[in-house]
Amino acid sequence: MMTEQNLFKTGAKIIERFEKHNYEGFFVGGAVRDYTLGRSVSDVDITTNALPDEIENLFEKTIDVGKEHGTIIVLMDDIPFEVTTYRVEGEYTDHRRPDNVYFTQHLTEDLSRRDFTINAMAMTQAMELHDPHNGIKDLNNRLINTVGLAKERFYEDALRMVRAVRFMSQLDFKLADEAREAIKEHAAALDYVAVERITAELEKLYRGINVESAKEMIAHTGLLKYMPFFRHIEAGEYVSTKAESLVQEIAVHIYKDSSLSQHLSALKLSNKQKTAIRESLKVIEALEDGIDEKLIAYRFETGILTGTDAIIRLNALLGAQHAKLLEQSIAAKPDLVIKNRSELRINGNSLMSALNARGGPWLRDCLDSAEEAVLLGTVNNNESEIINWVKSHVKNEDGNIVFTDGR
Ligand SMILES: Nc1ccn([C@@H]2O[C@H](COP(=O)(O)OP(=O)(O)OP(=O)(O)O)[C@@H](O)[C@H]2O)c(=O)n1
Repeated sequence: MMTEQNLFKTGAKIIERFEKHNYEGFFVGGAVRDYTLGRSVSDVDITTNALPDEIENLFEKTIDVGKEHGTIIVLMDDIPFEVTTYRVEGEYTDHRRPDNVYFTQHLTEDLSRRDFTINAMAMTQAMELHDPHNGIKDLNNRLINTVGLAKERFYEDALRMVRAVRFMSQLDFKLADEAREAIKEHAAALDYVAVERITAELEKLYRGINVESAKEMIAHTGLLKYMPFFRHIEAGEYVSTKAESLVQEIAVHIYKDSSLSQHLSALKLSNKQKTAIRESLKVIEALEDGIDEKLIAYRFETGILTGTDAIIRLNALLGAQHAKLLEQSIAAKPDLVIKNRSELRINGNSLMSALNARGGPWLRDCLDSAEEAVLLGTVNNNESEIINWVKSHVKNEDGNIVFTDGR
């Protein structure tokens, strides 16, 4: 595994190469913040005065991920580093390069257009800090403070208002008063931000260590009214729930008010996330219906079961017997007789030939019943025993199967 020290050491090779060719380069952004805080670092970003084409020429392995925004991935010892040419937002600039991106010659200018002081520190390859906006002071005070005027930083990119609350949750920091007031005033600007960017920040927010404080700030500043999906939830209701992931948060609210599901598409979630929400709600339904623990264990993945368990416990949903059933379902998972349909010792063809019957809707019902019987231990997972079991529960009338006894 790549240690952090190695990550910075490898990144330093990129900076050394820049310096050898009379450019400069610095570590920047979240990596410097997290390193200084003693948090684990998984990505190291570098900023430079070299232009994208020059970066491409200097390194053997590069990937153009957004040259028009000044960003190139440089692979050093097979580790990817995001290398970005110093840039500034807006019209104030020295150099205007492709499209609407403005590049500057100066590190300080680049840093002064970053969102928060704690994200606006740079570090040399020798790990010396360059901190023109006193990010260290705010790190020590555990404060999220914008670089310069909050309203200007939020005007440049309204997503930063969501990033502010994301960092509150992720780092367990307080939000500076000025930033809070600016969010109250400019929350509506969130309407112009791409939903995917908001969702990505919310995901990080819900994985943080102080989700509660971030949610309170979202409700307090009125950001809630401009958030996809969540804008349909009343502030008091929004802060009353607890969740350890975005998916859990959404599932709780839909459980409490099913009409909210019509707004789900507004969040542009991945299919995986949408499935997880649907499945969690199905688990709750199965618990309410008192379905057998083995069947619940079989039908849902462990991650869905444990996620639902968290939702139920954190929000005191359902009764004690339901929580117990879920606990038993999770415990039952490793000992199930079969893990999926393919482990069942019969299939459609073997059933048709054993019963001398044509295919039809009965077949699926028959397989479902047999699968359940095997799972519940009513019948062993053995071809002839299953066939005998099926035969004893159906009548074959000229190739038309009739169930005499369902599940
Ligand atoms: N709207 C934004 C997004 C990013 N940044 C700057 O770009 C850096 C990298 O952004 P990103 O990778 O999105 O977040 P990180 O701060 O690196 O946080 P994390 O790695 O925890 O996601 C930030 O630190 C900040 O300096 C910014 O000024 N404004």
